[in-house]
Order: sequence, then C-alpha cells, then structure tokens
Amino acid sequence: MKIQVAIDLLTTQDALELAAKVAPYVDIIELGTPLIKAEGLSAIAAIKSAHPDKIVFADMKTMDAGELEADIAFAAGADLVSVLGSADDSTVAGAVKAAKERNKGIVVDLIGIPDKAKRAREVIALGAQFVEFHAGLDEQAQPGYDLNGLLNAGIVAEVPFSVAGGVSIKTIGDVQKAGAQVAVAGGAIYSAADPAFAARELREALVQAA
Ligand SMILES: O=C([C@H](O)CO)[C@H](O)[C@H](O)COP(=O)(O)O
Repeated sequence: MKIQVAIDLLTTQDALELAAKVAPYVDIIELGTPLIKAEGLSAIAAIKSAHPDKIVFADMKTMDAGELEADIAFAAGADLVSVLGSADDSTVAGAVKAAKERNKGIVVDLIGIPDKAKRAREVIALGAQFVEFHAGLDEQAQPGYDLNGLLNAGIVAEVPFSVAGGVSIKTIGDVQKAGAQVAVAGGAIYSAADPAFAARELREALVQAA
C-alpha cells in the first residue's frame, strides 16, 4: 500500500518545507485543495520540480469543466488529479480524457456521496484510476466519527481505492487490511510536532503489518 501525504498548508514555501521533510517516507505528495486555492497552479509546479521522482496529486476536487481543469493541473506537473464523484458523468469522462492524452490518472473523490460503493463502481467504469473513500475535515469533526464507514465501503465496492479521513498511526493498519491501494494522511503528518518522524512511523507501521 502506498502512503500519500496531504499537504493542507496555505503557502508554497510551507508545502515545500514539509515535502522535503517527509518525502523519504511517502509515495504520493498531495497538494491540498486549500493550498491550490491559495497559491494557484504554480504550487503544483513547485512541488513536482522539487520531487520529480514522486507521484504528485493535485486535489482539485473538480465539479465541472472536467477536461479543462484536469488538463491545466496535468500541464502544471500533476500526475493524479481529483474530480468529485458528485459531478456529472460527463465531467468525470472529460477529466479521464485529459488524463489519457497525457498518460496520467484521475482519482474520483467520493466525499459527500451517500452510496459510495455504487458510485465508486460507476466512476471506475468511466475510466478513473482509483476512487478515494473520503470523509472531509468538517465530517471528521462531527461527534462519533470514525473510519469504519469508509473502510466498509472500500471492502464492498471491490474497486481500487484510497482512504482519506483522519488516517493516523492508530488506523493505518486497518486501512491496509481493508485492501486500500493508498492511505492518505494529512493532519497526522502536517500537524505533528515532528512531521518526518510521523511519516516514518506510518511507513514503519506498514512494514510491520506486511
Ligand atoms: O482532502 C482533504 C480535505 O478535504 C481538505 O483539503 C484532506 O487533505 C484529506 O481529508 C486528508 O487529510 P486528513 O483528513 O487530515 O488526514
């Protein structure tokens, strides 16, 4: 299973500094939606240029103009771009078209979708590389939130998937057992007192579980 660090910081400089610390322990570097909104596509170019060997994920959360939005993110250096599962099928298909033309990939983010397993199968049929079973930061803040709903959706859907929603050292083993291709960790890394240590701990937890 791959580890994806989600960088929900607000400046390219802070993102570059975090990425430099954690890159040895992660496979995918994600530019979070707030970062892209704050700094623009240049943040994607800066991270790809600093880490050409890493998979760079632009969390565009595209809802419309799928082909256009995916294409500008790929042109800036992204290898993977996210589209929302609540978007129209034509938006997903347009983004997939842009990805195929550049030999890159679309990840469909199922945040807010009630029947995540059903929509996951639909968007994989449209050509998405994998889906993200995702509970956003606001959903995570609700009382009683845990990862189990996302993990069960992943098990039921039987498609390639990632899990994002407060993945931590306590839960990354469960994400792996559920069969995820990618565990996404944002706050568990960027809010840690020592982000490199936190990322290394996540990596070591996977080695031990393997
Ligand atoms: O996609 C995300 C969220 O919508 C804000 O952009 C996060 O990057 C994702 O949820 C992973 O972060 P954590 O939940 O803090 O692990």
